[in-house]
Amino acid sequence: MLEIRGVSAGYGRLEALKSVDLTVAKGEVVFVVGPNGAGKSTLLKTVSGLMAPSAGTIAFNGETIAGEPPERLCCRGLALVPEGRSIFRTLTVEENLSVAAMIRSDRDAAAADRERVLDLFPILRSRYHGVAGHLSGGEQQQLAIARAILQRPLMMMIDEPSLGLAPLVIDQVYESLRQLNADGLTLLVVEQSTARILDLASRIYVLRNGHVALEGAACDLADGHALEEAYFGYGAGRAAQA
Ligand SMILES: Nc1ncnc2c1ncn2[C@@H]1O[C@H](COP(=O)(O)OP(=O)(O)OP(=O)(O)O)[C@@H](O)[C@H]1O
Repeated sequence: MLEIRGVSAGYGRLEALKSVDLTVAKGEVVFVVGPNGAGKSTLLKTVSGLMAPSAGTIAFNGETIAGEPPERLCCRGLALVPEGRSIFRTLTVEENLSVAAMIRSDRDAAAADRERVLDLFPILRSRYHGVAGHLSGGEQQQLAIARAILQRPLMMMIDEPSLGLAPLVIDQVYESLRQLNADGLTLLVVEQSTARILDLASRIYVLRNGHVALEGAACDLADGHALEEAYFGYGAGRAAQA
């Protein structure tokens, strides 16, 4: 579904991504993990059209998308939940969901999807008329994911869904991601910590200093130290599979 080949991107003279190869197949949950400054957010910004790559190719569903603006990618079925959640804090939950669904012309299906996200995140139903800025961090994360679902994506990219959340709330957010994936949504998730990803991940990429330091199936990385070694940059890790 997503094929990234030799992608580099950066800020002025700083090259934050250095010839990155990454793929996501339909139905997969692919995690990209790495320490601070590894280039994880830059990767999502580049795929979602917020930044243009300086080299390489990006294809989504077999079509080249590198350099396309975010609004066009959104219509192609690529949704981003950015770091910091990007909700309208002064609007109510209902208004946040309405704005997210504005790109939809299929009103009945959009209304059905709204019911579905309210079933998936019951707390949003109980806070439906409340101001989004008054929600807790976990509730805001759920609202941000709900907004992305209303765009009817084929693939959702999420930047650090567990950032700043209590362990119990992270469990809830991860459970909702598991349900969305079981319903057919393909996921590309960035996390700084590897702590909780193994149960949900199909495959994992470790990014360090803008390079892919390791790539492998979650079941192969669950035991042993390869993941830890690649993350912290000690030991050889396993060579990245192109
Ligand atoms: N707007 C920017 N202007 C200049 N440099 C930036 C900018 N955003 C990120 N960088 C730099 O690019 C590199 C990669 O940053 P990026 O945010 O992609 O890393 P990250 O892996 O997402 O880190 P974190 O987990 O801390 O969010 C870092 O060296 C960072 O300082």
